[in-house]
Amino acid sequence: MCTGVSFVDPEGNLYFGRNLDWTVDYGEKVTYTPANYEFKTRFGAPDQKRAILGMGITCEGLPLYFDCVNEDGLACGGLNFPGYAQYEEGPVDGKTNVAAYEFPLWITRNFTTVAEVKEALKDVAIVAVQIAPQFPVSMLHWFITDNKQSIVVEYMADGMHVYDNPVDVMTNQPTFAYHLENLRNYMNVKPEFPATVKWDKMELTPWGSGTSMFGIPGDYSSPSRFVRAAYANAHYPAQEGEAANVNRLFKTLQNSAFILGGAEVSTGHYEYTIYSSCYSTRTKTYYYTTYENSAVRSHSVDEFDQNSDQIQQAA
Ligand SMILES: C[C@H](CCC(=O)NCCS(=O)(=O)O)[C@H]1CC[C@H]2[C@@H]3[C@H](O)C[C@@H]4C[C@H](O)CC[C@]4(C)[C@H]3C[C@H](O)[C@]12C
Repeated sequence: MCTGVSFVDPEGNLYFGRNLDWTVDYGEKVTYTPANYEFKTRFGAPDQKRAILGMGITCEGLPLYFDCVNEDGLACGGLNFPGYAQYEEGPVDGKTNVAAYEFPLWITRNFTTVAEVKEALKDVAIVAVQIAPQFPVSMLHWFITDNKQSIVVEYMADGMHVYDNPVDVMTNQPTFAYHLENLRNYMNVKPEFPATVKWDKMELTPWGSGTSMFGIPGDYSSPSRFVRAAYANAHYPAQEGEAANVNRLFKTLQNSAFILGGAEVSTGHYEYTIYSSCYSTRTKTYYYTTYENSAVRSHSVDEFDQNSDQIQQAA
């Protein structure tokens, strides 16, 4: 599964990242799409030509982003949502039709803020169409964020749902509404050092910190990762500067990451955190680690040719 997280530092810079949890990689790379790239949208949806940096692959001349951020600091990531996601079978008359595979690209090419996205989505239909025979349509929901607010977009049998996301985290199924409601099961959990209590003649003293967190679920299921990510994101103290904020995002993601051996998918293969990412709008840099290499690598937009019209991928 996957976990997405964002927060804003005291200077107003957005940090946005995700774990990509799966059994295989797709050969994804840090991918830059310059503003001048000619985005041939599947159903003629408009393209407002913003430069984008993120993680993805290319197929049929198109960047297919797993997560990405544009030059104005609007971010979008796709997370699995099978069993719930249901897109349109074909383009819908009178709507702006966007193929599911181009959704993160289309959102970040066209808008500057989440507020604009929320308004535009009222007229958008997401269409189930394959980009190529080797790629089935991914059943996803999307986490979209800027430095003011974040939302979750879920397209289901009864239409599009756009939720405000007050915890700035996201995982997988079930619905976002379930995840928010589920947090109320953990209202007792807090960071404070527990006070000594008396049970009749018996005085109970804490044996250390952390016991006020009893009840936080430790497993890798989507609801449990959501709770852990929301708790960490809400309680991590504000940090100053790039390094401490990037570190904060990676620590929060690690807290919801999969290690080999913990959880199998239905085919019997272990699911693991293939990569973790952190985009900083402060320096327009995409940081990432992989399962095999926990050293943080990074690429900033300055490394790419911004005047080109070609997709560029880091080595
Ligand atoms: C597998 C990824 C999601 C990880 C995740 O959430 N796993 C959950 C596991 S579980 O079911 O909940 O157990 C998703 C996120 C983005 C997806 C990719 C992007 O949507 C871009 C293209 C879209 C094409 O339709 C399919 C290939 C693809 C390259 C997708 C492959 C795959 O579905 C990705 C990589």
